[in-house]
Amino acid sequence: MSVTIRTLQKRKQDGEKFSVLTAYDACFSKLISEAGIDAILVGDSLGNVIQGQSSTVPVTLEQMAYHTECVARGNSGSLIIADVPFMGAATVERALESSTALMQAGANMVKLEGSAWLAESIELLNRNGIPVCAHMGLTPQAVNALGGYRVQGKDDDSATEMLEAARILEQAGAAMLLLECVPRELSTRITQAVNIPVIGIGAAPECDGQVLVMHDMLGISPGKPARFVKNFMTDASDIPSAFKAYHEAVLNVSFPAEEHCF
Ligand SMILES: Nc1nc(=O)c2c([nH]1)NC[C@@H]1CN(c3ccc(C(=O)N[C@@H](CCC(=O)O)C(=O)O)cc3)CN21
Ligand SMILES: CC(C)C(=O)C(=O)O
Ligand SMILES: [Mg+2]
Repeated sequence: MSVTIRTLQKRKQDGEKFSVLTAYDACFSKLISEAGIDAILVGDSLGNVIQGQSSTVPVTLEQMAYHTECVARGNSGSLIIADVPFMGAATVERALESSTALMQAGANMVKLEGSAWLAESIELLNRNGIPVCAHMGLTPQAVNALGGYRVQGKDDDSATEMLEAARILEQAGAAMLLLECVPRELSTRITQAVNIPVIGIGAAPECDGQVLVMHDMLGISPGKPARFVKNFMTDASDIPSAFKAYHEAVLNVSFPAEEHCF
């Protein structure tokens, strides 16, 4: 049985969690979907882990479409979400163009980084049959504007603004939200405030789903891992077992723990 947006919506209603991992090629896509991971994110983090870039800014739409095709060929039943890359949603027209390319490459949903200002694009995409996940909090494509990879929504004003943006995007027809590096308490409030599924990374165990970059949870990313990363390879005998352990940990809410949150 394939996972659809309705599957994840129902999980939220039933108080059940769901798991998401990134993949960029057919081989890992197959292993991840066979391990029972609910959704695969073709993340623009491929800039970091595949291309060796120091940010996601250089990643192009053509590259995202290529990796989405590869992932779609290997997938067996997980929901495929593809990242719209840097500037791909700068205008409504561009958002439509980028999302068309990713859906035609095999995505089931697109993810756009931004905030309340995405409402117009989301409405139009939704009207044309493209479900959208809105990525809020730390939006890595804006690393140069944010002045680094930092937790977002720490003060009262920015927290209120993020909660309000979540409501606006749900109203505009967003199918899902993703919160990255958002304090646990605010993440919990947002998850409870909306009826659409909320995915967390560096957010809260109270979110409806969790995502990690595959290379991070296998412990093979270069450099110091971010606070929200757990290496699932240390207690696993092989890669498929690490994927299954992650899936179980997300579903039984043992991951993320306090030490992975802000
Ligand atoms: N391998 C990889 N994993 C990722 O999770 C990831 C990428 N690449 N590339 C794109 C973005 C960049 N991301 C990042 C990168 C660094 C931090 C980081 O170092 N965060 C600090 C928070 C500091 C604070 O307290 O404000 C941390 O300590 O975790 C967070 C997200 C998430 N994404
Ligand atoms: C870190 C996740 C949420 C992402 O956007 C990516 O992998 O590109
Ligand atoms: Mg991304």
